Amino acid sequence: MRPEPRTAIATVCLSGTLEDKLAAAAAAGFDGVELFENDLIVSPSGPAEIRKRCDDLGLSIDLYQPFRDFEAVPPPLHRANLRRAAHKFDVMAELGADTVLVCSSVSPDAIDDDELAAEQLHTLAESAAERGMRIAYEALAWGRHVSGYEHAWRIVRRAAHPALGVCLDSFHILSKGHDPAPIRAIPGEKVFFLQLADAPRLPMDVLPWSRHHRLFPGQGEFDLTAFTGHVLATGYEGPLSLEVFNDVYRQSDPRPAAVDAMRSLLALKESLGVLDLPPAPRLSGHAFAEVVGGAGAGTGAVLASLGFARTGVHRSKPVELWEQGEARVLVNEGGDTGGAIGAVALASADPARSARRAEALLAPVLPRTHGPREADLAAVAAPDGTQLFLCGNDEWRGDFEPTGETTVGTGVFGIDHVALTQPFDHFDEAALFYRSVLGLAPSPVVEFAAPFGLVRSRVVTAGDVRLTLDSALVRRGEWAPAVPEPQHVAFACADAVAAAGKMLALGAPLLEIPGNYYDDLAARLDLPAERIARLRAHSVLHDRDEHGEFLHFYTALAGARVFFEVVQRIGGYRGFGVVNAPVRMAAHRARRHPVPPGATLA
Ligand SMILES: O=C(O)c1ccc(O)c(O)c1
Ligand SMILES: [Mg+2]
Repeated sequence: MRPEPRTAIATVCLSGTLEDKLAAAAAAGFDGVELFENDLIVSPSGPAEIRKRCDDLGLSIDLYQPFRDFEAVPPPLHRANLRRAAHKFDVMAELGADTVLVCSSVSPDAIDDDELAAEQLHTLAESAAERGMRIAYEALAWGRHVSGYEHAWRIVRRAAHPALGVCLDSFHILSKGHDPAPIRAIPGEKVFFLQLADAPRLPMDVLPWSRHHRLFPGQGEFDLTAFTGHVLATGYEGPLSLEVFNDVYRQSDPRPAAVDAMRSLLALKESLGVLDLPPAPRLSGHAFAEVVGGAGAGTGAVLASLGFARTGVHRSKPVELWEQGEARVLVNEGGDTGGAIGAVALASADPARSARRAEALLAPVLPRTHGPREADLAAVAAPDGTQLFLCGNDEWRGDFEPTGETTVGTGVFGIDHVALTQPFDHFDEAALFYRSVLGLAPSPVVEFAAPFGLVRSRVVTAGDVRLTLDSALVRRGEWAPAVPEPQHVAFACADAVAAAGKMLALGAPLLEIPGNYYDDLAARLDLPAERIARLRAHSVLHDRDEHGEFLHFYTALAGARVFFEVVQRIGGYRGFGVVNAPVRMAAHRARRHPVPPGATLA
């Protein structure tokens, strides 16, 4: 195995003052930082004090940046630029930083002349070398004349100075669709710095894309493993350094953000084969979902009306076990959520290894209070606070005193998926968390228009484990419902229309779907009229993909933030009926705030 590279993070990735950022980076285990000039300028501490602070925290200052608009300018401007640089070198000397990033010029004063650019960079490198410093030249994707790394490398080669090398930034290279493979032809000692950022593929201008939408590796759509592999193949021995300009992270608590950032590098190193982590064990399904604070909200009664039996009561806690087939829901009276999904338990082929991997990837391990007879389940906190239990199939059952209660049931045979509505600020973090920690594969991100705003949606799956992560893009004003979008547990059945009929007979509070929906369905799809009539009569929704069909229906809220869904997958359908989510949201709203006929909305 190759040596494990050092890690660094640019201060621009994190929110707060420089002091906040350094503390967060150190606490998350980074070896060094890229110090952004603006963070230095606003700090009450002088460069020497910042150096001391970094020393105390065990952080090196691996890069000072950015130095802009230097190369290929007329002589008077060149002289002024060298004077400007001399001041920066003074600051760097005090900081103990030996490498400065010079990004390609965006200035209208710059001339399209590689010879001149090389000559001026040579002069700059010479004055850096006199101070024992180095220049890392980076092609900004929107540079005026230099916007590709191969061009930057040609200039660096032409300048031929030992104190001049390139800075490779994955965003600038991959956002332009440039092939990263030729990086391998650059000698490793001429790669002075490596900056890593992922991003979603967005059809927009590179500059705003870069300044707002960069993500940590593994959160976006770039192949950072291949990219970084090319760079390491050169013999590059510097740090893997994160440089992520992102609107959410700029406003988030820097401490968990730095942990999230570090998790992205741990996962990247694993994928590069330079770090060994306990491999993610196979997950075979949902062992149970737990609704917390649901007793007063009548969660148990709703489950009873869906054909579930209360099969057990916990030996030491106010928790009931409700079951039908392999679908298991714990209803926990504790907590003050008024009913929300507090925990999801996933059946792991090796729960202890799942827990070791989670810990190695910095997932917060939760303390478990358990009595003498209670199973010691490994639990970690997901980014939104949901507890994730990693368990074998049955060891947790011993915690419950069997009640002997049974029902004939309604055809539910298991949990199909759990919908964990995400706070928007945790959306990208969550996908990386589930992928790296649990080995779940994220689907592409889709967006749909819902009554109270646009919703971004993605699914993470492995075998029969399916979690959907939906998130409202922005939350503004007083109009949208004050409660966060509710979460839900979706149960699998083999005949949705039959199940709905049985559940209605048991008094289940199923959500009524408006007639407009079925009229539209008839217009959109070539379904037999009597089939649509049956769906309409039972308020069952319909979707199809290239693999099959999907029938599903919902309950009203069964707690402040939770409801249930029943789904039938036909012929290998892979989706989740996202197209119907807006109908469901409006129907939930109508149920909570019925508008009498003839009344106007207040
Ligand atoms: O957005 C910028 O200006 C900017 C500055 C420095 C960098 O290293 C970079 O990648 C982008
Ligand atoms: Mg950069």
